[in-house]
Amino acid sequence: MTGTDRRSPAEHAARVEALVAPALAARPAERVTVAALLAAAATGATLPRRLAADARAVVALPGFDNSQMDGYAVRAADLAAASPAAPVRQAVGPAVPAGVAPGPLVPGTAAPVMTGAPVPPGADAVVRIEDADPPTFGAGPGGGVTVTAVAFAAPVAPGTFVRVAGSDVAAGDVVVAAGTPLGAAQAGALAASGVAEVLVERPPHVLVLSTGTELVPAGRPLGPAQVRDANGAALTVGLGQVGCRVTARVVPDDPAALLGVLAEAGDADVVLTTGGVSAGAYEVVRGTLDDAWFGGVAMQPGGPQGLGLVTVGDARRVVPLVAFPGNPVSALVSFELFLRPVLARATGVAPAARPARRAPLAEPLDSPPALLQVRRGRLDADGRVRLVGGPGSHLLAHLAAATVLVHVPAGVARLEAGDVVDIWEIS
Ligand SMILES: Nc1nc2c(c(=O)[nH]1)N[C@H]1C(S)=C(S)[C@@H](COP(=O)(O)OP(=O)(O)OC[C@H]3O[C@@H](n4cnc5c(N)ncnc54)[C@H](O)[C@@H]3O)O[C@H]1N2
Ligand code: MOO
Repeated sequence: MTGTDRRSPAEHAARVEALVAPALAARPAERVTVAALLAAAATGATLPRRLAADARAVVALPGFDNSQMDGYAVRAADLAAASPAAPVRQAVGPAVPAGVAPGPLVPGTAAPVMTGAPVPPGADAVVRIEDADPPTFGAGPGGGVTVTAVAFAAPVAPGTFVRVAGSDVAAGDVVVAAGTPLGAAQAGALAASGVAEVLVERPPHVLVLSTGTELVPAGRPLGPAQVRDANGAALTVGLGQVGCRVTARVVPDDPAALLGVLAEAGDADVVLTTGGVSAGAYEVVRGTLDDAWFGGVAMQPGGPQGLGLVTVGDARRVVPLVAFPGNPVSALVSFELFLRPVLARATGVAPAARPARRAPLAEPLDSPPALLQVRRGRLDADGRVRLVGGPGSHLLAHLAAATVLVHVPAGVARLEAGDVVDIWEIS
């Protein structure tokens, strides 16, 4: 494969997006109870869901006219003539603590009303306790109301300190709109407005197939020449962080085994394979799923890639196939560049783009000039980028110690210390 017949990374990213995004957009929504969402959140899980349909308030917020302040509920008309020289004196009516439904206000009286308590029918304004004479309810905080008469030295405008029923949302109106990610405020608004069930976007289900006869799943003993499956673990976490459900399997380099796993994966939205795409004699992905495109992308690591459609399950659904190279750093860098953005956009759980900036290198580097090279690094306290390990795509522990991906564009053969590079923050 020469430099000229490779796709650019940007073109491959666009092709992955064009294939995967419509497939994810077509996935059905699911109905869940708000109680189930809260139970999941209480275990420490995030709520990686966007609403698939508007949620409408069952009860208005506020549900009734209530007081914004601790004070007296009054009829504004009763205080129209009040002034410091001629205060209006009123008898104190029954107190209204929060949680109590009051009777109507007797004209010419003032009802002590606490913040959040219903404004009695007939009252149309609240005077703060600080603005009344006396400026206390008598017995002190927690002691109830002992004053029996109160004077007001100023008029009050109708509506003052009254929080009107439905002023946040009316019953039947949209309380959380379709497409909104469910976070703390949304959960509170759903609970307060009496919404018991919502229609949410279903997390994309990604079937991750780590191919390679040498691979051993976690927990099994390691024989000679065998390798533990790193890609299944890495991609399970990476996909989970962008709101996907993952089924991860290790598959030997055996076409029948690969086709068997696909046949059992009827509800996968995307199939993501690692390994088996380069030039060897046992390339199970490339050899078996040969309707897909397999070729080179002008980058290192992550050069060999595959993309196409694959049939899954008995129902013979056709879903996108994204095939990454097997080297663990190649697989994860491929995920960052090609798949993570489209999945993050589809779920809304995380920003599609990693935080990017430019920073000077702390040391020189060499790069294959025909390729985008993605090196691993750390941002030093002095703001310079120090490389972590070499360019080898097997250096997974070095990637685990890195905090940034360093992008060295095609056309660059060498950079010196102090040269400025684009970096993506990955932790
Ligand atoms: N003659 C050529 N050989 C290779 C080329 C090439 O162009 N010509 N490309 C190289 C590049 S670049 C890469 S990247 C790899 C990609 O190969 P495959 O995708 O076919 O991957 P495998 O051969 O199956 O594995 C490569 C390497 O990674 C290890 N591996 C695979 N899966 C896992 C896993 N789940 N966990 C941990 N380690 C894994 C595997 O054991 C191999 O060491 O091809 C180069 N060769
Ligand atoms: O392109 Mo491979 O991914 O360098 O190791």
